[in-house]
Amino acid sequence: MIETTMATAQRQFDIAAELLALEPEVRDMLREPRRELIVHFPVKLDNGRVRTLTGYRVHHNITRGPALGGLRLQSSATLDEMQALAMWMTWSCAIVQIPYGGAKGAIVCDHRELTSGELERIIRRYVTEITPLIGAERDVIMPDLNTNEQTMAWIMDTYSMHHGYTMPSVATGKPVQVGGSQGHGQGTARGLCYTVRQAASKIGLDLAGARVVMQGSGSTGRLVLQFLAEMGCRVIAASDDNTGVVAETDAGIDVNTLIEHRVNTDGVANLAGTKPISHNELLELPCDILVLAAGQNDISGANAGRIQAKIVVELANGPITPTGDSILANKQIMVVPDILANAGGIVVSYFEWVQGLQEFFWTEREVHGELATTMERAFNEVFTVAQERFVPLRTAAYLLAVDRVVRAMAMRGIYP
Ligand SMILES: NC(=O)c1ccc[n+]([C@@H]2O[C@H](COP(=O)([O-])OP(=O)(O)OC[C@H]3O[C@@H](n4cnc5c(N)ncnc54)[C@H](O)[C@@H]3O)[C@@H](O)[C@H]2O)c1
Repeated sequence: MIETTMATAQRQFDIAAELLALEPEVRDMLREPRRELIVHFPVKLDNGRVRTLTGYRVHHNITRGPALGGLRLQSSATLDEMQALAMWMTWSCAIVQIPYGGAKGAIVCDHRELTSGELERIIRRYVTEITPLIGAERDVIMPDLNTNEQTMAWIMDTYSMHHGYTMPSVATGKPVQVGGSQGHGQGTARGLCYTVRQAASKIGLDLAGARVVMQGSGSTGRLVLQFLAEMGCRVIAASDDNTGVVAETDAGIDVNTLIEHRVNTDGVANLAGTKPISHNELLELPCDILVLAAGQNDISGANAGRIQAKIVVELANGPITPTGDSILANKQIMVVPDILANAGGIVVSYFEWVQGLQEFFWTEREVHGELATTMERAFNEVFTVAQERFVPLRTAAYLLAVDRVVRAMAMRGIYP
């Protein structure tokens, strides 16, 4: 039987709960979302017909502050998946020590079939339907799959129209013209690179000349390549959904040329100075840093034994199976887990929320500086737990996050 996404999230939580020896009633409270709203709403299409769509908004936990979570447009979105994603948001927020709980939302639709006008009406009606749940002090929406800063501007505007005045902090990832933060689009990629820098220092790896293999080369993956190159790393291989390429010489691949080629040709094939390589071969190349920036379950029991990287970093969510994880741990390969590595976007969302509430905006340099401090502190705290408890970073990240939420629950108590 295939496990549902929520069952996977609950299993991960159960492992941490067991190690923390949590009471059964505490586990019961955290295994399920706090609240979930399903809406079915009508929208007028450009051809005059009316279509009824389904949307979800789930809050997993709001003990540490308002919920924060993306809104995605996805025809395969399910409530089960939203529950799991909301739970993972709770843990990510706790790991990076920002005062939020976890949420997630989706509208079930294929955005490619919709005109811009239809999309706008769908977003505005969805926001209207979920208004009882959202707000700067309740639940903050951020971009996710197939949503962007324009979507966030519509969300902010709709919510503000209902209230009669501008309320920027109901959504983050907005355009800077309407209260967005400098550096938001780079938050996830920069945050990940700051964790890589810490990871490298822990194992005595000099980033100058460190060999990087990048699985995937999408919009965030490309930024990661750029920032790692700025830190002195040498990119030796990269891939897209069709193929991989590996540098023909030790000098590696020029990142700007790679990005230009990737964008212009919609792939990495035939990049000058490289030769083709299969997806599996790419993952198994000798290198210092392997960044997983494509899909799920790509490192498993079948290939983990052949991974030769010193550090594996998860930009994608869930790219390593539990069996793959154990094998990498036995090989003493450091894995920087998704809930820590890709939390930079969440952190910059928090910065945008703070700036919006204060109506006081930071420079890009200040945003990057605060992000570096936050991600480095989070990495070091997770690393310390890993050392103290003799567990891999993923387990340590869960222990830290769950413990923080549980302590907050204990301090607040149960109302009434
Ligand atoms: N949780 C977060 O905050 C967060 C933030 C950003 C990205 N991510 C995840 O990280 C991953 C990368 O992000 P992105 O913005 O670059 O995504 P993207 O959608 O822009 O690009 C994904 C890339 O993966 C490639 N790809 C697909 N299957 C592949 C395979 N088998 N082998 C190699 N490449 C393959 C595609 O060609 C594409 O280049 C995605 O899974 C995304 O969901 C998570």
